[in-house]
Amino acid sequence: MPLSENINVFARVRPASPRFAEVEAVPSCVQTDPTTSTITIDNKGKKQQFQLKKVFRQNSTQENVFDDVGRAILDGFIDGINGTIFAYGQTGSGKTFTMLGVERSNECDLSNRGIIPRMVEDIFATLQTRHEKNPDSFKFILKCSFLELYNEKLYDLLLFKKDASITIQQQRQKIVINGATECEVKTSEECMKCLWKGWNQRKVAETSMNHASSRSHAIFMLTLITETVDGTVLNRQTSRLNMVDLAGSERQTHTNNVGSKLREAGSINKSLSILARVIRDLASSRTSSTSSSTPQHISYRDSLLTFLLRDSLGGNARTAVIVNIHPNLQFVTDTLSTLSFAESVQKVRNVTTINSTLTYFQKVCNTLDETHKKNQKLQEEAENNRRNALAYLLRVQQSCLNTSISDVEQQFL
Ligand SMILES: Nc1ncnc2c1ncn2[C@@H]1O[C@H](COP(=O)(O)OP(=O)(O)OP(=O)(O)O)[C@@H](O)[C@H]1O
Repeated sequence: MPLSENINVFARVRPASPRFAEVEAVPSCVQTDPTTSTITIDNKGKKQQFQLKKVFRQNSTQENVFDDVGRAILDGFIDGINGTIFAYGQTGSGKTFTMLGVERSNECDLSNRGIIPRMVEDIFATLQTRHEKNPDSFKFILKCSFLELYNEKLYDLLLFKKDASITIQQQRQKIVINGATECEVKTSEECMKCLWKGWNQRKVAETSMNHASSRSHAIFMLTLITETVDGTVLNRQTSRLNMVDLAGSERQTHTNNVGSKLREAGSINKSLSILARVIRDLASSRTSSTSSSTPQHISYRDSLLTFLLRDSLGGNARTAVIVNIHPNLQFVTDTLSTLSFAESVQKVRNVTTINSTLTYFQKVCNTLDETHKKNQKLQEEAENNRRNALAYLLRVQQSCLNTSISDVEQQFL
């Protein structure tokens, strides 16, 4: 049964950075109230309040964030519902910290590991427990891919070739990615190896293509196929989970970009501004849907980012967005723009379904097959018996009653 649900939007405020401090106390423009889930921005006396699903304060832990944001998406993913989590905010606001955590020599600092490592661990723990409880009736396959979207081009972070051509296609209501490496992973350690391999590859690309990771979008994707046998029915479920660390959303008027940097910034701005436009159109189509019967056209194809995330934005996925906030007063304009994006996103409704197909289990097919064969054999036997009886009668009649064979045939055939 399809379920209509809003995109859940969370705000996370990072600790003020001492780097920007001119005086002892860093001037902050942000006040949070977790009890009412509100965040208030004080722009030189002009206050604006935003209410979201939940607001995480500066001292919130990675565990707090994972529990509130990740769990519902994780549960759905395991039960065949697509999921997406993405982090949005200006450069340095804590998107990578939230999604990945703090990197310590190619591993995550344990207590500071972010949403992706925690999701991977919990997904494997849940799947393996289910399999151990019912080894014959529950099986799973988990595959991961890691893509980078930079200057409107997709790169495969699990492949060391630069020229991998990845294309995105829409097949009916489903987005299909062709050409991306999909690694089958059997343990959370294997999956984390892929994540780090891709993360390092992103750094290599950063140097060789002369761009900073903060200017590209990173998308870590998991595809899960589960098979559950219930009596004589085989239930096959397939779901996809996208975990996205978006490029910094800061406004370019604040930076001193020129030349290729400006073109690059234009491209990032393009994908993020199309993301914002798609969200606005989805939000407004929802409010106007009662007055108009024709559904509004949403231009997902205007950027690869929105095309790739199509299922997650107004489609078949459970989606959570974390807007990361830098509390320093000097970023107040970007903070307000981030929060106005957040307000639009939470108006968007998705329709989630469990992606499953039911088939009769082999036993039933075998039984049916056997019954069919038995029936055929019985029919053949009956036919043979009939022909034998007829031949016998013909012989008896011909010899005893001396009548013609054709008369007998007409009588019996
Ligand atoms: N909640 C937090 N607690 C502690 N440190 C944080 C927090 N959020 C961010 N930081 C630190 O702030 C710095 C910048 O954060 P991060 O790299 O995650 O920002 P970002 O939004 O991903 O930036 P970019 O867009 O440039 O990639 C890092 O050193 C990170 O460890």
